[in-house]
Amino acid sequence: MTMARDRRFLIAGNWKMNGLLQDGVDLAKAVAAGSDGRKAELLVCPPATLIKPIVDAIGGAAVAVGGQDCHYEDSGAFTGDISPTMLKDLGCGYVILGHSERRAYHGESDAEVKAKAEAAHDAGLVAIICVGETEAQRDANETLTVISTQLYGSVPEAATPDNTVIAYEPVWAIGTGRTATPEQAQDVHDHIRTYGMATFGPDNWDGVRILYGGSMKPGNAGELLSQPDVDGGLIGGASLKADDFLGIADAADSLM
Ligand SMILES: O=C[C@H](O)COP(=O)(O)O
Repeated sequence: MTMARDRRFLIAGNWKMNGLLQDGVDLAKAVAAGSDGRKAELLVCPPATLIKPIVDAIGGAAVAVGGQDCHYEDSGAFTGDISPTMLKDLGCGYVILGHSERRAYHGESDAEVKAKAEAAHDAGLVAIICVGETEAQRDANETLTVISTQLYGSVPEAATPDNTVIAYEPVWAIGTGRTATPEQAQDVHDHIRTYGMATFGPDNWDGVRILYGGSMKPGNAGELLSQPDVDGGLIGGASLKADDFLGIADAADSLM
């Protein structure tokens, strides 16, 4: 499948549980200062506590803001949770859902991720739905089966390029310094697109952006983003340094 550059690169930073108020504002301002004239779309996903000050710090710069999770209900007795409408209300355009850390530490199931994605869509957010295999699953040659199962269970039938992004994050590559080879990433991304087209509709899925996540850095971003079905990155550690994050965006820009 090769219409990758018809799909605009999305360079997304997942800050995870990092950053106090001033750190976050400083980082967001540095990213915003490097956003002028970009071809790639930039997105930062700070902890929920920082969303509002970061939306304010970014101001009119071309950097979108997203949440790292949301509930599948819009309001109610769910202590500690945040609804998609609350994210939208603060100025978010995106929300990451089903990250492997949520699946592992909070027991999130595919069905729960799907319900959250539907709620996100209803609130007008783009859902970034994460999938990925563990090292044991890869070693057992189960990668593509695991990915298909996660997609089938987690992605709403009504997913379109306008409301959904898929992030392929091999669990063994997250925060480990080990990165999927460009070929490994492309194989899975091609599978995601092929599976999505077969399951949810060819018209929709040719345009759905599929991000790679797992130890992406400025030094390896170019070769990963050169793959035809790699449409951007979901970046953890390297998104906490503006120079590294913008260096990945530079690599994307040079390919568009
Ligand atoms: O959401 C981001 C991923 O978990 C990747 O994290 P990482 O870049 O630190 O490996």
